[in-house]
Amino acid sequence: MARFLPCCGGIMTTSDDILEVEGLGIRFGGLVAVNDVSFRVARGQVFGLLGPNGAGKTTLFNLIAGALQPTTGRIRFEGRDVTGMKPDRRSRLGIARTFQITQPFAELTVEENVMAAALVRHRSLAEMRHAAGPYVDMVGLSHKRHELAKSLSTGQRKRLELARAMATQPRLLLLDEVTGGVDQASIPGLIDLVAKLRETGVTLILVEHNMRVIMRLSDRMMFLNRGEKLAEGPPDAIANHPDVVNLYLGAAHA
Ligand SMILES: Nc1ncnc2c1ncn2[C@@H]1O[C@H](COP(=O)(O)OP(=O)(O)OP(=O)(O)O)[C@@H](O)[C@H]1O
Repeated sequence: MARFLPCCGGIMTTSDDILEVEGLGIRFGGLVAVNDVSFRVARGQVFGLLGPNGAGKTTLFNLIAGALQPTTGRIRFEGRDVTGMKPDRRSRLGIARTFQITQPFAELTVEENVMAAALVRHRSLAEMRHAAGPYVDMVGLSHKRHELAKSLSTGQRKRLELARAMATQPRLLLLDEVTGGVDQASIPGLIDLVAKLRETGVTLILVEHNMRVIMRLSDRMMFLNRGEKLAEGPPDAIANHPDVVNLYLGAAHA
């Protein structure tokens, strides 16, 4: 079903798929890191991306966010071809991402870090501060608002990373291993937080190695191996797919 959305200074039609990826590929010299990958992500859904180390998950994020340009294929966001667009332009259109290794400004406070991200949408310091507040609260860092980012634990840095991404007011958010590297005790809180983000209406694509976490959060999943898409479907179907069992879950099922 097509509908009209105010976007980018004009009115444009879009389907219910917020993201359409067609035949996407990238080579690094002789290595084909992503090979002819096509998929669509429905607006408002959580789309989980699964695959062993080196499968091409982060590279796919880099392609969608615009940090890398594909060798082949197209990317459409809300019906608009964004292939070739710079990352800052995609950010203004509504695509945000987080990183596996968080990258806050260590010498700025939590609030200042979120204010810096809000710069995408606001110009004055007062506006940025006003915009940042709710995101600091949303991720549960109100009590750390005036602490330097370098003083945060890994779990808290992940929360800050989420606040920074949300402060750009994305409609599509790419989350790279939110629970990666955090202690077991912090994982349930981060899962709840991702579920809370989803309730805001933002569409999420998750890269996550923790099978329990990705199964719990995703509406739909895609399995990549050596840059190729081998399976896509609902979480239960992916968990039982022969390629996923053989190539990813093998050790756990042995
Ligand atoms: N800038 C680059 N230059 C050369 N090779 C690269 C580059 N970025 C990624 N690669 C290679 O592309 C392949 C895919 O890497 P990528 O980081 O996307 O995998 P991944 O699925 O995210 O892995 P992990 O789960 O370990 O993070 C790997 O073989 C990697 O070494």
